[in-house]
Parts: sequence; structure tokens; C-alpha cells
Amino acid sequence: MITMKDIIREGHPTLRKVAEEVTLPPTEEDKEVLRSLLEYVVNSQDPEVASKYGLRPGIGLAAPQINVSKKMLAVNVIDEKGTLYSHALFNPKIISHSVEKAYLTSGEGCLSVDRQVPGLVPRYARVTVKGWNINGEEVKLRLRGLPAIVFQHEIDHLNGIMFYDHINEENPFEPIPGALPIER
Ligand SMILES: CC(C)(C)[C@H](NC(=O)Nc1cc(F)cc(F)c1)C(=O)N(CC(=O)NO)CC1CCCC1
Ligand SMILES: [Zn+2]
Repeated sequence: MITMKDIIREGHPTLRKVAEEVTLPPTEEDKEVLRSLLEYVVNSQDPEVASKYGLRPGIGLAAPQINVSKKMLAVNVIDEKGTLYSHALFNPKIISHSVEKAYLTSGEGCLSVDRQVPGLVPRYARVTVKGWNINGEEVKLRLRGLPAIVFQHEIDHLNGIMFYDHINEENPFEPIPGALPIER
């Protein structure tokens, strides 16, 4: 299972690489990596397991964060309506998105960043993500709210992008015109 020692931190070059597409159908090894990413986010949200293994609770994790430069991610998050979004995908891609933007009013953090980086992170308010699940089936997800934010954050990791790359350097809290604030 993945623990915090497996999660690389900012400064590690892998976080700035563009990850490789996963050849489908996936090998057993690729399937094991994808499964371990989802296992981490699920385990980390279980207070007993998290405290037993010292896991930082996370709602998403991308393969480059465990030094595997391949296009894989896992998300386990409940949206404001209480709907659980639990997905582990190979080769996820945003195939369409809203013009409207959104942002977490609390700003963002990252399991690979051991510091606070204040500021608003502009994201698309709604995205359609296409990917392949562990069984090799194509998955198409229409997302909004917190799930949309998480998927965009994780897909950024697959392209070597960190959340703070999006923060306005002159004024980190510069209002984002017309953007939808998403409360925590
Ligand atoms: C880095 C950490 C702060 C642990 C972050 N968790 C998080 O944002 N939790 C959260 C947010 C809410 F809006 C409501 C709620 F109920 C819980 C997280 O897991 N990640 C995952 C990560 O680093 N993936 O690479 C960072 C998030 C920032 C925006 C989306 C993912
Ligand atoms: Zn992150």
C-alpha cells in the first residue's frame, strides 16, 4: 500500500514531467499502480487507517506523485449534494469544458506540497472527462463543483503542472471575473 514516504514532494523532477500514455489493455503492473492510487485516497479518508499508517487524508492522487510518470489518477470525493465520485482512470482527458470558471474559496493544497500557498486557483466550472477504468472500459464523466476541481488538479499533475502555477502572482486573491466560488 502507498504511504507518505512513497509520495514525492515539490522539487522532485518527476512532478514537472509530462507523463506517458498508458498502453491499453493495461499490464497487470499498471493495474496494480492504478489500484494502489485509489486505495490510498480511500484509506486516507478512514480515520483509523489514516492514523495507523500516518496518511494525510487526500481526495485525489496522480501516478507522478508516487514517481510513476504515467497517465493514471484516482479520485474519491463527495460533492456538495453528497454524491460520491470514486474513480481510477487510465489516460484521462478533458474532452470539453465550460467557458465559466470556478475556484475553491479556500484555495488549493497538494499532497506533494508541504507548505501553504495562498491564492485563488482558476479552474473550469464544468468539465467532461474521458478515460479508461481498471477493466479497460471507456468512462465519460460530466463533472461540476468539487469533483470537477479535483479532476482538473489531478490531470494537471499528468502534465507537470502544479496548482500554484495558476495563482495570480501580482495579486493571489485577485477576483476571477464571473467565476463560481466553491465553498469548502
Ligand atoms: C492536499 C489536501 C489539502 C490534502 C487536499 N485535500 C482537500 O482539498 N480536501 C478537501 C477539499 C474540499 F474543498 C472539501 C473537502 F471536504 C476536502 C488533497 O487531497 N488534494 C489532492 C492532491 O494533492 N492531489 O494531487 C489537493 C486538492 C486541491 C484541489 C483538488 C485536490
Ligand atoms: Zn496535488
